Amino acid sequence: QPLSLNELPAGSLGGWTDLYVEEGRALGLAEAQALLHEGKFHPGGQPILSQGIGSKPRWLHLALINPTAAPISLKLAVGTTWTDRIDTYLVHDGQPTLNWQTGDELAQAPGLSQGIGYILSPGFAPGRSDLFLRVDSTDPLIFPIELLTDEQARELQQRVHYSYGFIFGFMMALAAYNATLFFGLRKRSHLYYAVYLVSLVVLIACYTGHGFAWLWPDRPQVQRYAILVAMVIYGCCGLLFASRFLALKEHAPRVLRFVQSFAAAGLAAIAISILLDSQLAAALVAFNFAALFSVSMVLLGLLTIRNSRPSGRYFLIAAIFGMLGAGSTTLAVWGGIPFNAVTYHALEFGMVIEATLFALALSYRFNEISGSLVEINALNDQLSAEVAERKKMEEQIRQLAFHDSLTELPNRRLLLDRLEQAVAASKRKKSYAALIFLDLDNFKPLNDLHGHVVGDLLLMEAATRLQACVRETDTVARFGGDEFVVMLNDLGEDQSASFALARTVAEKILAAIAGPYRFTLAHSDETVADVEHNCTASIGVVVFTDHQGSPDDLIKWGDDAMYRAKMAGRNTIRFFGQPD
Ligand SMILES: Nc1nc2c(ncn2[C@@H]2O[C@H](COP(=O)(O)OP(=O)(O)OP(=O)(O)O)[C@@H](O)[C@H]2O)c(=O)[nH]1
Repeated sequence: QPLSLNELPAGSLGGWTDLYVEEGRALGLAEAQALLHEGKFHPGGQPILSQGIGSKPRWLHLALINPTAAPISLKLAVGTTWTDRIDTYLVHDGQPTLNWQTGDELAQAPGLSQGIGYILSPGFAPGRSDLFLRVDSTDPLIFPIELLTDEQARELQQRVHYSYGFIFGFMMALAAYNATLFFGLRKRSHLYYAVYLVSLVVLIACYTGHGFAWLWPDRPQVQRYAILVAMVIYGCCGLLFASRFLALKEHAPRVLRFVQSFAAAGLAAIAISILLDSQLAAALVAFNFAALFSVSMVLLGLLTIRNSRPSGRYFLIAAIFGMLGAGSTTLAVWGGIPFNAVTYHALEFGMVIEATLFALALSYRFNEISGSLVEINALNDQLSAEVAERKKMEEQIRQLAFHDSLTELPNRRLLLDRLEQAVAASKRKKSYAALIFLDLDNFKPLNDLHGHVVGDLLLMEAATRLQACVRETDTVARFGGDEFVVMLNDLGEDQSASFALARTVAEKILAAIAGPYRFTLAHSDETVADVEHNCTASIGVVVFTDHQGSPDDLIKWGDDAMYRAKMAGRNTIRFFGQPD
C-alpha cells in the first residue's frame, strides 16, 4: 500500500519499507526493481533499520503516492552521518527521476546534516513514486528514513544545532575551567579531566559529522577512521583521568598496570587496524574497547569505594551515568538494543550528568585537600608558637647562665669570657685596657639593719649607677656578693694616658656609688617606711696591655689593689703596681 505524501506519519518510515539484502555483487536500480517485482523484497518491519557493524548492503523500497494534482516537494532525511554510502533513486511512472549518491565515503558528502544524517530535497510529481535506497556501511548500519516538510526539517536542524551547541559549550566551559584550575593549583586531576572532556567533545564532533563537515570535508579517508580512533582515545583519556583521580599509583599499583595495559592494547589494536586499512577491524576494536571502558570505569569506582575513599563515591555515581549513557548508545549503534532518539543520545545525556558529577567529585576532593591544608596550617602555627616559646626559654637559660639574676649584669662566667677577649684585643691592637675591681664598703650592716631586701635594692641601684659611668662597649659585671668588676676597653696605646683615663672613670664610679640611696619599703602590715643609706666603695684598678697576665691574674691583682684601698680606710682607689 503506497504511503500518501499528504498524510505522512511522524518518525522514521522503516515500517513502511520493503527490504532486500544484497548477496554477492552490487546490484543496479533495474535489477532491484526486477527483484521487487519478483517479490524478493520483504517487509522492513522496524522503524529504524539497525544492522550493526560490517553488515551486507541493503536495498530499501518505499512506495509513495502524491494524491494531489500538484508536485509536492519534501525533505528526505536518511541514514546517520557515519553511513558509508547511500544511493537514492526516485522512480515515477517506471522512469528514474532522481539518482543521488552520498555517504561519508565521498568527499564533500552531499546533503550532510550534522547530528542528523543526509538530507535530500526530492520533488514528487502527482501520482505514484517509488523510492529505492541502496545502503552500504561497514560502520554500524543505522538507517532512519524520514520525509519532512521544509518547516519540519528546519525545526529539526535547529533543535539539533542548539542541543549540540549546548553540549559542546557545557563541555568546553568545564574543560576550560578545569584547565584554569590546573594552572592555578597544579593538580593534575584537573588537567586530565579537562583533556577527558575535550576528547569527549572531539568524539561527539566526529560522530555527529561536525568534524567531517567543517574540518576534513575533502578527506573521506580521515572520516573513515576518525570516529573509531576518537572512541579509543576518549576511553584512554577517561582511564587516565580515573587513574589520577583515584590515585591508583599510590593505592592500587597493580590495577594501574592493568588499566595501562588495557589502554595500550586498545591504542595498538586500532593502530594495527588502520595500518591494515581494515575498517571492519577498527570498528570492532573501537566498539569493544568502548564497552569495556564503560565497565572498567564502574569497576574502578567500586574498587575505591571498597577501599573506603569517599571521593570514590562521587566517581562511582558519575561513572555509572557515563556507563549507562555510553553503553546504551554503543549498544544501540551496534545493533544490540533498539536505536531511537533516547538510546542514540544516551551518551550525551549520560556525559552531561557524568561531567557534572565529576566536577562535583573534583570539588569534593579539593575540599578534602583544603581541609587538610587548614589542619596543616593550624599545626604549623602551633609548631611555630612552640619553636618561639622554646627559643625564648633558651634565651632565658642563656641569660641565667651568663647573667646575675638580681642585677641582670654579666656574671663571673661571662666576665671571664669578656676578659679573655679584652686581653686578646689589647694584644692585637697594642692598646691598654683596665679592670676596676670594686667592693661596697660596710654593706653587711645595711643587710643586718634593714634586711636582705634593702640590700638587694641597693645592689640593683649600684649596678645601674655603675653602668651609667661607662661606655656601652665596656663591661660591668657582678663578681659576687657586693663585688663588681668594670672592664674598660681600648684606652689607647699611651700608658700614662691610659692610667689617667682609668683613674678618671674610677673616680667617677667612686662618686656615683657614694651618692645617697633612698628606698621606700612596703611592709606586710601595709605600713610604708622610707630608708636612706649612704654607701661607698673601695676600688682597685689594674691597667694592662698585651700579655701581662691571664684573666684570673688580672682579677686577683684587681682584688689585691681593692684590698689595699680597704686597708687605706675605704672609699678610695688604689692602682695595682703603683705605690699608695
Ligand atoms: N642583700 C644581699 N646581700 C648580699 C648578697 N650577696 C652577698 N651579700 C651580703 O653582702 C655582705 C658582704 O659583706 P662583706 O663585703 O664581707 O663586708 P662589708 O660589710 O661590705 O664590709 P667591707 O667589705 O669590709 O667594707 C654579706 O653580709 C653578704 O651576706 C645579695 O645578693 N644580696
